[in-house]
Amino acid sequence: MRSAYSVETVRAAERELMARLPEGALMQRAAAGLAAACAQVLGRTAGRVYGSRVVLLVGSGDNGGDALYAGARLAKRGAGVTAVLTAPEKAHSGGLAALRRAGGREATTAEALASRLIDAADLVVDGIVGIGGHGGLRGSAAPLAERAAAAGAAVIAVDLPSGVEADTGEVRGPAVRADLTVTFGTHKAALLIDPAREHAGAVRLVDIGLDPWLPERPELEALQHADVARLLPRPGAESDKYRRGVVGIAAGSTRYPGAAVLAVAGALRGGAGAVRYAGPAGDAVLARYPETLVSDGGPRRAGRVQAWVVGPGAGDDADTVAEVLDVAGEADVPVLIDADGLRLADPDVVRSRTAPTLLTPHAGEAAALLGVDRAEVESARLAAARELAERYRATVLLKGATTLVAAPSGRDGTAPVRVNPTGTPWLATAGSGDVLSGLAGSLLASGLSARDAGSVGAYLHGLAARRGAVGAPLAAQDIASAVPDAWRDIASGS
Ligand SMILES: NC(=O)C1=CN([C@@H]2O[C@H](COP(=O)(O)OP(=O)(O)OC[C@H]3O[C@@H](n4cnc5c(N)ncnc54)[C@H](O)[C@@H]3O)[C@@H](O)[C@H]2O)[C@@H](O)CC1
Ligand SMILES: Nc1ncnc2c1ncn2[C@@H]1O[C@H](COP(=O)(O)OP(=O)(O)O)[C@@H](O)[C@H]1O
Ligand SMILES: [K+]
Repeated sequence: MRSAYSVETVRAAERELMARLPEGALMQRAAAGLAAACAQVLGRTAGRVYGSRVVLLVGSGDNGGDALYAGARLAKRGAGVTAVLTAPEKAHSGGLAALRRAGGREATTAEALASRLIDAADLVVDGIVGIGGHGGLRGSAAPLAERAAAAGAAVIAVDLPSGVEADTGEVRGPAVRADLTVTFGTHKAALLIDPAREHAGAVRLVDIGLDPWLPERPELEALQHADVARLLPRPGAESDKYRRGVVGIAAGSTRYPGAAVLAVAGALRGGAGAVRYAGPAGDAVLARYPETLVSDGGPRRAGRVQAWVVGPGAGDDADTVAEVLDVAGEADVPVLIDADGLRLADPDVVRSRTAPTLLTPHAGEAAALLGVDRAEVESARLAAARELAERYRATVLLKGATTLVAAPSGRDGTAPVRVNPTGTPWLATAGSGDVLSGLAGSLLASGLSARDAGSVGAYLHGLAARRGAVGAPLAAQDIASAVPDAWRDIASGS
C-alpha cells in the first residue's frame, strides 16, 4: 500500500521525530537522499557528477535548505553548482554556508534570467517551495520555473513540484514541471492526484524515519499488486456459481445496446459466478456472450442477484433505474449506479439505502450531480469525490486521469480515499466505463465492499488497458478481454 498524509500530519510527525534527533539531522537525511537521486540523474544526463552543471532554485524556507545541502554534497563531488536565490535575505543560512564551503556559487533571480545559466544546466533542482507552499508560484519564482521548463535540463523537484497544493493535488497558478520528485517521509496527495501529479514526474520516496510517528490512517492510499491480490475473490472447493455471487446488469437500451454488451463483458471477468442481464439488449448480449442469463421481464423478474449494476446506456429509462433501486432495496443488496443512471436515480432513495451503493461518475457526471462546471471537478477531484460521497451517503468512484474512490464517513470517521495507480490514457475510449461498471459490479456481487470493489475494479481495468494497449490503441472490448491477464499478473505477483 502506498499512503499519503496531509501537511498537518507530516508536520506533527516531523516535530516528534525532530525532538529526538540532533538539530538539523532530519534535513541532512533529506539532503542525502536528494543528492543521491541527483547524482543518479546526472550520471544519465551528463555522464557523471564531476564537471556537471547544476542549478538550484532556492526559495525562502526549508525546502530551499534541502536543495542547498544537497547542492553542497554535489559540489564536493566536483559538480559546478549555482544557487539561484529567489529571496536572498531569507535563504536557509546553514544550507547556504554549506554550499559556499563546498565551492558553490550564488546568483540572484535577475542574474539567472539575464544569463544562460539555466539553459546550460545539466540538472535543475527545484527547492523553491515544498509543503509550506500555497497557491501558484509568486514573484520571481514563476519566471524561473518557466525558464527551467523551456531549458533542456532534467528537473528534480524537492519534496513536491513547487506551486502545487500538497493536500489536494490542485494547481492554481504557475508550477514547476519536474521529471522526478524526491519526496521525504511519506507521499503527499499532490504526488498521487492530477493535475499536480502530472507536474511531479516520477516519484521517489526517501525514508527519513518518519513512519513510527505517522498515524495508522492516512488521508489517501493507493493499492499495490499485493493488496489487490489479497482482495481478489477466489472460488473455494465448496463454491458453486451462486455462492460465488450473481451480478445483475440492467444496462443498454434500443438506442445503446452496446453498453449492455460491454457491461456484461466486464461482469463476466469480475469473479461473479453468473451474470444476469435484464433489459432490451438481450439479443445483442446473447449473440456475444451466450453464457449470460438473459431475462425478458425486467429487473424484478430477473431472479436473485447479490449485486446490481444499473445505468450504462440507459438513455432516459428512469423506470428501470427506479425498479433496480426498488428490487435491490427489498433484497438489501449492493447497487452500482453508472452513467445515465446517475442522472435518473432519485437522490433521496440513494441516500436512504441500507446496503452499499457505488456511484461511478466521470467528471462531467460528477459536475452535473454537484451543480458545478466539469473543469471545477477536474481541478479539485479529491474535494468533488468526498463531497459526492457525503451528499449521497454512497461510495463514489470518480473516473478520469486520476480515479478516486471515496467512502462516506462512518461511525469511526472516514476511510482513506483510494487513488488508483494503474490508470492510463489508453482507457479514454468509448465504452471503457461500461466495462468498468460490469467489472466492479461483479466484484461487489462476489462479496467485496463498495470501496474494495471500486478500487480493485479500477486497478484491474487500468492494468488490463496497459496489458492490452502495447503501443497501440485498444477498444473497450479489448480491455475486458485483457482483464484475465491483469488478474493473473496480480495473483502471481508479477
Ligand atoms: N520540517 C522538517 O523537519 C523537514 C522539512 N523538510 C523540508 O522542508 C520543507 C518545508 O519547509 P518550510 O516549512 O520552511 O516551507 P517551504 O520551504 O515549503 O515554503 C515556505 C516558504 O515559501 C514561501 N511560499 C509559500 N508559497 C509560495 C508560493 N506560492 N510561491 C513562492 N513562495 C511561496 C513562503 O513565503 C515561505 O517563506 C519540506 O517541503 C521539505 O522540503 C525536509 O528537510 C525534511 C525535514
Ligand atoms: N486521461 C485518462 N487517464 C487515465 N484514465 C482515463 C483517462 N481518461 C479516461 N480514463 C478512464 O477511462 C474510463 C472512461 O470511462 P467513461 O468516461 O465512463 O467512458 P464511457 O462513458 O465511454 O464508457 C474511466 O475508467 C476513466 O477513469
Ligand atoms: K519544491
